[in-house]
Amino acid sequence: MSASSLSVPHLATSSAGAALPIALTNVTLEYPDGGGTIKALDSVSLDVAAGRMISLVGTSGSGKSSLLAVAATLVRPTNGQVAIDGITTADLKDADLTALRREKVGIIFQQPNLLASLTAVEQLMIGHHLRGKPLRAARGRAHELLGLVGLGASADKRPHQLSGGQRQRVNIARALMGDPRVLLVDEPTAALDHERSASIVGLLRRVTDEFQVATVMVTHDTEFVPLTDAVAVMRDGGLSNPELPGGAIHPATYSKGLF
Ligand SMILES: Nc1ncnc2c1ncn2[C@@H]1O[C@H](COP(=O)(O)OP(=O)(O)OP(=O)(O)O)[C@@H](O)[C@H]1O
Repeated sequence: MSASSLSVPHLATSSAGAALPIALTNVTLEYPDGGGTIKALDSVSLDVAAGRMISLVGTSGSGKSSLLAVAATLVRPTNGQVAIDGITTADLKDADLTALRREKVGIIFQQPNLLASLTAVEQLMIGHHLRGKPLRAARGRAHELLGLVGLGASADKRPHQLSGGQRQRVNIARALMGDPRVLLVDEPTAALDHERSASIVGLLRRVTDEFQVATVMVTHDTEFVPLTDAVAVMRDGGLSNPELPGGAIHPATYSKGLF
């Protein structure tokens, strides 16, 4: 497959000069496979501006998780460039890459992975605590974010006292604690019923707008795609789109199954 790309630019011209929160350029990722290699990503370019949210869809094995892992700087690409908030990552040492990730990237997996013994507010504060940051400010911020995700009254509850949707809300609030520029979200509704799924995707949309983060959401739930600004369809490690050049499909078209 040849190089493929998707660019989701700013809506407002006033912010057009700012560094892009996330920009992948000609990213290729190969995994060793026996004597040879598997190309999980094949020269993919993707950039998403602040305040924009894209859906990343595609069949199993098409490369969605690989793209998310590379964008999260958890995996270094074999070739190509990943820039977070204008900072190119290829030459960064592991420790600097970790620091950049902590500062700029919020990661939300489908399973919230909350610590059973901690209350909701402590789940948000633990990262600050481990990094030796002052807890007083963190506590205030944690309460604020829990309020924002609709859990103001549940700050002292532990995971077993929360519903699946509420746990996912804690997960989202936790990802926002570091004031990230980028939110990478992997199947956030996989474990939820329809109503809760809708409210979680709606929350991610609101958070994208309010915090002006760039959000990439892997999803199988095409129903919620219209809440996002564009759809990137992955196929065989590339962004494929039979209708438009550049990989973008208008969300409304996608949700009607017209692509
Ligand atoms: N750690 C790995 N080692 C070897 N091959 C891998 C590894 N991770 C993924 N792959 C391969 O890379 C390709 C892309 O996988 P990836 O997990 O990114 O796809 P996906 O679209 O996220 O799939 P799913 O929807 O099933 O999660 C697949 O062929 C997969 O088998």
